[in-house]
Amino acid sequence: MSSSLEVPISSTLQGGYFHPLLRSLQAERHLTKDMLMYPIFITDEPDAEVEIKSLPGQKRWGLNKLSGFLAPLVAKGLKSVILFGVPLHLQKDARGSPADDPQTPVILATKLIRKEFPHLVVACDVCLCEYTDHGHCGELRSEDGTIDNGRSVKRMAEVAVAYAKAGAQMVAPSDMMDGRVRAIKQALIDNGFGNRCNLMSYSAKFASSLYGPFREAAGSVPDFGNRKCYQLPPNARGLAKRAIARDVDEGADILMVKPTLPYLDILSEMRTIAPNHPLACYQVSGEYAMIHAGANAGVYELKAMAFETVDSFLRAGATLILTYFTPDFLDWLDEDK
Ligand SMILES: NCc1[nH]cc(CCC(=O)O)c1CC(=O)O
Ligand SMILES: [Zn+2]
Ligand SMILES: [Zn+2]
Repeated sequence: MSSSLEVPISSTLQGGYFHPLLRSLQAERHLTKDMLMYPIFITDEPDAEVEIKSLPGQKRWGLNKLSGFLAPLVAKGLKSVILFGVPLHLQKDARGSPADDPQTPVILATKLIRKEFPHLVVACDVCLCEYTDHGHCGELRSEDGTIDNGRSVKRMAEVAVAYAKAGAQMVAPSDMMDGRVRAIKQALIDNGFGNRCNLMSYSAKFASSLYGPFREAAGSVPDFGNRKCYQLPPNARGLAKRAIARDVDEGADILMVKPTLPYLDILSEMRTIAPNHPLACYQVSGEYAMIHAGANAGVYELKAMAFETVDSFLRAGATLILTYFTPDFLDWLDEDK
């Protein structure tokens, strides 16, 4: 007999999660170490270990410092990295020649990591902006400075194959040129990498204000103009859905949304458009900087906030999370929450 002061059975909710274990069981999925991919900046100054001011705790790494940096992370359970090149000495030009120069930091780093950490998955970001003298993500038409999509796509495929040859098990085009996924996938197959190199597409990459610290870190601020002609407008839900569907059709193995927190609706819709693909999200440089800034201002505790964001990614459907918090999560996941 229930007294009138008791809650009816149909209204009982919080009665079921009074214990930490019972609260934890409310989640469909929890963050695990294998979901984390760590973005790393590699420079062509071999001994570099240079703090990036706007990305607290992150550095540009030279080749000679890489093993010492990665070894403890691998020991803690790091499973994958994505490499970005920061050429300070290689000569940049209009076609982004240093992107696939045999001496480019990303190629040298890929070879080194594959040799020294055979269980680590190495992804290479594929784009030209870090390597062109004009700082745009593709090649430009000499007449008017607009993007030459055809030439850019060919170039992207060349660069992707060079990274696969160096040992990259994943290439991730972030340039946003039309048709690049099909061109890269075909080039990988034609060069014998069809079953040795995965293609993760930055499918829904928005023209965001949150890339600032990355551009400082990578030295990839465009000389003139901006990236609005090839990155998605923030309000373009339909275009984002079409871009995702197109990349599925063109043969992408993994689909990505970037940035993440302001675009969780797109991530969630991606699950509907592509119910059978792994879904990645990139918690970008500005998101990372923002979380640090808020914590420093006393708005919240860093670790709790970082977990709260990642839990939202998991709820929305992410299966792979690119984040600068990866080293922190490797520690935090070993602690009691
Ligand atoms: N194609 C360049 C590229 N690849 C990854 C990022 C952003 C990553 C970050 O902000 O952490 C960018 C920046 C941009 O498009 O300007
Ligand atoms: Zn780019
Ligand atoms: Zn990129």
